[in-house]
Amino acid sequence: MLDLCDVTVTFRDAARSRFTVLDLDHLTAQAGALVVLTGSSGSGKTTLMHALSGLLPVDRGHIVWNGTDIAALSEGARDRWRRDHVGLMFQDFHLIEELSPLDNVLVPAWFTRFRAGPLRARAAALLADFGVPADRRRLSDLSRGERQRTAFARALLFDPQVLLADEPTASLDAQAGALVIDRLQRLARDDGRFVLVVSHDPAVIAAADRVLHLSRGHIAQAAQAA
Ligand SMILES: Nc1ncnc2c1ncn2[C@@H]1O[C@H](COP(=O)(O)OP(=O)(O)OP(=O)(O)O)[C@@H](O)[C@H]1O
Repeated sequence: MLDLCDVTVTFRDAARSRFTVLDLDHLTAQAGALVVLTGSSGSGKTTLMHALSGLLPVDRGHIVWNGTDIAALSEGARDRWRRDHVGLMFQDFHLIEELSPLDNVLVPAWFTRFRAGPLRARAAALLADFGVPADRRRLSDLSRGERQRTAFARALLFDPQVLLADEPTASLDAQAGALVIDRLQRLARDDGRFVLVVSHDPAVIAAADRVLHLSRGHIAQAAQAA
């Protein structure tokens, strides 16, 4: 499903010189498995996730999802592709503090032809499934862990084929973390979704079907989890 080839991503430093953050030869991955990406801080995990989602343009290379090379698309076409195929859960959530939890989950509908009304029941069901109190007036009334689960619910609003999640259990206690891990596994194994998760959490790594290790922008190992 994912076929990545010769991908390089560079950024500019303060002196405007380019430095390389990702330099990947080849990576393939299939839907139906929980894939976990690990690596030390600064190794490029979030950058890779953003490149895979089409949020970040690559300097060169191919990122082919089911035959569509998103690296070859214009920015607008990449945005449309992401809207139609990807649920993205950011490390720092990117939620809107002034909106209710329910309205936060419905934010992706703003950018589609779907009206929020018919989606409200799904949004409420997702929040209930994740144990988030949907009746709070504003997101700022929620705990950090509840916000994290709100971000997960939002990523699932359109039942995406591809779920990319950056540290989805980082703010959760063991019980809430276990719930999120269970949902990630079910999405991959039962629903056949492509699920890629950046995580350092030993419980997430133990639950993985496949673990990728990123080191200084290279995939250093690609091992099956036990
Ligand atoms: N927009 C940017 N401009 C310049 N440098 C950047 C930019 N985004 C990321 N970097 C740098 O790229 C490197 C990789 O960053 P990235 O966020 O992908 O790492 P990470 O593995 O996700 O780290 P962490 O585990 O700490 O979240 C870091 O050295 C970071 O400073």
